[in-house]
Amino acid sequence: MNFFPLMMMKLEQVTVDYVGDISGKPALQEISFELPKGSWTAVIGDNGSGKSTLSKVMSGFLPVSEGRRVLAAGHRVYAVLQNPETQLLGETVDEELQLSLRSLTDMDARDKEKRMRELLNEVGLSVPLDRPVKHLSGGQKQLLNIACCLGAGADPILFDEATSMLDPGSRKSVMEAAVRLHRLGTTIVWVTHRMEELCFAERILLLEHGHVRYDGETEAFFYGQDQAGNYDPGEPSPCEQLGYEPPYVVQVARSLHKRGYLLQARPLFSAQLSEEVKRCQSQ
Ligand SMILES: Nc1ncnc2c1ncn2[C@@H]1O[C@H](COP(=O)(O)OP(=O)(O)OP(=O)(O)O)[C@@H](O)[C@H]1O
Repeated sequence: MNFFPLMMMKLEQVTVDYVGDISGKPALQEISFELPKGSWTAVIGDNGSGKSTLSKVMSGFLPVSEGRRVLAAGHRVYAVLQNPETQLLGETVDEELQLSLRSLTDMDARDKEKRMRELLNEVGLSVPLDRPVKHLSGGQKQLLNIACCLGAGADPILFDEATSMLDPGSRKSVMEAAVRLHRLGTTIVWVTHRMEELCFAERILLLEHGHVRYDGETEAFFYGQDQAGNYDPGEPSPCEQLGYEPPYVVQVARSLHKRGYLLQARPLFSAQLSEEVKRCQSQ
């Protein structure tokens, strides 16, 4: 089988050992996984588990000590980082977007302006093109970063704690923009500490002391099932076994399951839970 029509990235037995790390243990130890094109993978782990190191390896910023990282030909990883300030170079929104469109040398100025407005629209950022970047809020700067990724045709995009400095409203806007990009087929890697953000991912990679401790589907992470595919709500889920608190929606659903209600439902979002409750009431 040809690997790369389907896969965006592959890590094979990747180990990273920082020179001068006093812990004496590698930051990443023999990590292997593949990222399918168009997938959404979330990476979680406690402080010091190796998330930032993994992000840097995936972005190509950090060489590996052992193993290898392979990226599909013709792609490069774009990152949206925690602090949007560190990524913006232009004085105005227009300048920033122009930078992302610089490869479109055949496009005339009017079409470029139209494209820039489309990009802002696609990420839900309604500001004029001549707005100075320094007058944008943190959330708006993050949306501008995402619009630039979109303009540059970025795939994959790695969001490294991209919402951690934002208020709830801005966090929601950034999530919505990422969801739109994913629907357009972009491969997303989402590094976070926030459990509710994991629900947008199809797959969870959980790091512990530089190892992958969990690699599986999001629903299975929060709800769990045995080898035969059977579900016992009395059994702790992988999320609970690994000492993480599930999002509130999952907690509510699990407690209903334990009382014998909605046993087939596996909601991850409040809208899904309320749909399931409505369905149950109408039966
Ligand atoms: N530049 C460095 N030099 C030496 N050791 C480092 C360096 N960067 C990270 N480490 C070590 O590598 C390990 C993993 O760190 P990393 O920053 O990747 O974890 P993390 O999961 O991102 O943590 P956090 O959630 O606190 O950001 C830690 O033991 C850390 O001390």
